[in-house]
Amino acid sequence: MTQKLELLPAVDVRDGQAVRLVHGESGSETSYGDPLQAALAWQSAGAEWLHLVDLDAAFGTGDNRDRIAEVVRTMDLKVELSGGIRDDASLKAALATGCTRVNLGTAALESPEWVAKIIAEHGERIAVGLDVRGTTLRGRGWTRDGGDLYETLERLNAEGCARYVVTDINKDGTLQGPNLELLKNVCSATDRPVVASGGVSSLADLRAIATLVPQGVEGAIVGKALYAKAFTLEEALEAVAG
Ligand SMILES: O=C(O)c1ccccc1N[C@@H]1O[C@H](COP(=O)(O)O)[C@@H](O)[C@H]1O
Repeated sequence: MTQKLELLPAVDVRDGQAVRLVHGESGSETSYGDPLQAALAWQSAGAEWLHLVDLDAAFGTGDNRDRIAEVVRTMDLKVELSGGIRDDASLKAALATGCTRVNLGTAALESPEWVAKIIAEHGERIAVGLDVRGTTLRGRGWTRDGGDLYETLERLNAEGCARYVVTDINKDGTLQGPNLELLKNVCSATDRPVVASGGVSSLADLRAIATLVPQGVEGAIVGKALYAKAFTLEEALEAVAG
């Protein structure tokens, strides 16, 4: 039987608030209130996963570590945690929240030896976020180029990276539909599961991503569409139930 597509509602935290950005640009925030309330709402609606991002840590404008740890502690679901996990101290703090896995962005581009080491140590608890514009990776809050997507993917595959979270920055927060070509291309370049991120606007978009499950797409992150009430999480879960 074909796996069903996992859905990961997103809670991105900036300055203590749940926000959504457009193209990941600092200053483009729309605020949606208390992150704990947002996470609890997704849990009540049936979410099995939460994609939780410390945006201040990703941008280097501080952190929301205590708030994030409170969200993970309170939730009774699996959490993929990201933003600012770049060294032993931030990794230790992130893993200690009890999250299911962490998602590394900048570190995978700037600290390849450290990332290879922690992949070997922590296996499934480490995913790498491939945040791309075209085929160029972006780090440091998506403000700096970080090399070629497919070269980096080849290196991470060889190091045993368990999973990739692929974000098309040009689509993120825009409700313009996912980049299915990018997802197919990444799936062709790896045998590891891929989580799709960026652009979901409708139930049809989720069904389109779900057609890529046999090629290796395991999940989809849904952000703006849920907050903008384009559909409910219950409807989304039903749409991908198979
Ligand atoms: O999710 C966003 O909108 C976002 C925008 C700008 C920068 C990062 C963003 N999110 C996620 O943060 C991590 C990267 O953090 P770091 O580079 O490891 O500190 C990654 O999961 C991004 O997708």
